[in-house]
Parts: sequence; C-alpha cells; structure tokens
Amino acid sequence: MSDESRPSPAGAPAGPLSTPAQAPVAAVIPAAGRGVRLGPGAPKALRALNGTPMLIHAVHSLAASRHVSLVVVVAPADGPTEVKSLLDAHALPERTDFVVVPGGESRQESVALGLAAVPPEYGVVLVHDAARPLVPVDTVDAVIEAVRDGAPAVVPALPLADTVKEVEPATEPGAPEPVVATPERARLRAVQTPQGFDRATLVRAHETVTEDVTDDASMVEQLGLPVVTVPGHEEAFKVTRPLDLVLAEAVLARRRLNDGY
Ligand SMILES: Nc1ccn([C@@H]2O[C@H](COP(=O)(O)OP(=O)(O)OP(=O)(O)O)[C@@H](O)[C@H]2O)c(=O)n1
Ligand SMILES: C[C@](O)(CO)[C@H](O)COP(=O)(O)O
Repeated sequence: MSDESRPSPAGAPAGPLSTPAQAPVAAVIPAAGRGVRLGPGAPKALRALNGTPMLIHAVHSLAASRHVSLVVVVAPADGPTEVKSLLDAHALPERTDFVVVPGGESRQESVALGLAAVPPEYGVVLVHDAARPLVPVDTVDAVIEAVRDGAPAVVPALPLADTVKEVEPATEPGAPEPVVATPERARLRAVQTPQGFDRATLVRAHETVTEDVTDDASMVEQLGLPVVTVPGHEEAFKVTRPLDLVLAEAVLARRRLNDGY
C-alpha cells in the first residue's frame, strides 16, 4: 500500500470472504488526466465545482455508499501529496479508508496503477472517473449489487438521445467525413462509471489486454466474459468540455435548493 495512505486502514477487512455477496468493495478513481478538452488551467480533477475540487466531489460520491470501504485515488503524477492533503481536509466517513497513488500516461495505465494498490481481500472493484463527480449513490449501489449477484463486469448505461453515424474519419480536422453506417439507435447505450468488476476478472483483463481502450469493461469483453448494464443516471455525466462545468454547477445548485446538499 502507498505511503500516501492513512496510517491504519480503518475499513480493511481481516481476510478473504467466501461469498461474492459479502465481498468488500474498493473504488479506484483515476484522476490523473490533464483535462485538455476543458481548456487551460489546473488538472481537471483539481478544478473547483462550487468551491470544492471535482475529485473531492467524486470521492465523496463513491464513499456515500456504505459498501465502499476503500477508495484508491490515482493522482496526477506530480500531485499525490496535494491530493492527500485535499482528502485530509475533506473528511471521508469513518468506514472508508483511502490510498493515493501517482497515475500514468493514459487512463488505462492509471487504472492499472490504482488496481495494483487494491489489497486482494477486496473482491469487488469499482472504477470511477474523477471527471464524473456527481454520480448518485443509488447508481453506485446498483453496480455493486449486480457484481455481488455474480456478474463479472457491470456498467451503468443510458439510451442515446442522438442518432449515431459511423464515419470514415477525416484526415484533417473539419473536413467532411463519409458516413458508412447508421447503427440501430435502440440497441446502443452510452456508458458511464462507476464500472464494477469481480476483482480477479479486472486484474486478468489489465494483464491480458494491451491495446488502447476507452473503458475497462471493453477489456473484459475482450476476454470473452459477459458484461451487463444497469440503468445509469443523467447526473453521472462526464465533465469533459467547458459547458459541462456549467451543467455541474447547476446540478449542485439544484441539490442545494432541494435537499441542502
Ligand atoms: N493519464 C490519465 C488520463 C485520464 N485519467 C482519468 O480518467 C478519467 C476520464 O478521462 P478524461 O475525461 O478523458 O480526462 P482527461 O484525460 O483529463 O481529459 P482530456 O482527454 O480532455 O485531456 C478522468 O477522471 C481522468 O483524470 C487518468 O487518471 N490518467
Ligand atoms: C470510461 C468512460 O467514462 C466511459 O464512458 C469513458 O470511456 C472515458 O473516456 P475519456 O475519453 O477517457 O474521458
């Protein structure tokens, strides 16, 4: 376990548990990206939403689940000390331990580094983007329940609002792109995080799949194992572009009005 952890892991279980239904849950939160699409500024995970870093919102959203007893934060490579200070300043529930490790060049590499810091006692591992700071706890719990019920990989997903076209990508930005197909929209889903896994399956996926992927579940698909969806939530959207910051602030303002969040 990293030096950047609390001295004694409050939530760590004593040893392996026999049934998946009881398996302790760890959350790996990759937060080491730059946020290029968000524009110039601090690393995306450290940008403030309503005065609090996005990463802290994301960590608290996962720790809101009473099933999550360990959070592994994958910090920007030069940022573990700053991230540890932030976590110390924004207390997690007593039941939740945390560890901070430095990230890698890609999301995939960062997740692998976080996963390596999860002790083997944790039979269920969630992977959650720091860039999805507002995921509701009911979504987190639905993913955990499906993994504990025996699914090796679970993704929260939503139907699409737009029609999607497959194109022949242009060689220069902005050039017209020939459309090659229109997949049947009713069969498509936009997938979110947290994605939940049986730990051994996720470890095997990261050991086996070497090509670039955009999410962890697709690595499990490549192993030939089943991946299932549970309903996602519109507030679990990913903060990617500047307009997403406006939306996130608006969601927080509505939560403050509705329930004093
Ligand atoms: N080397 C990387 C790249 C991404 N991430 C994390 O993966 C999540 C999803 O990535 P994305 O939204 O693409 O974040 P960025 O890579 O920061 O964004 P951009 O592509 O615009 O730079 C984010 O929480 C991000 O911090 C990471 O931990 N390590
Ligand atoms: C994992 C993910 O959030 C699922 O939708 C998404 O694929 C991450 O993509 P990004 O380009 O790294 O943000």
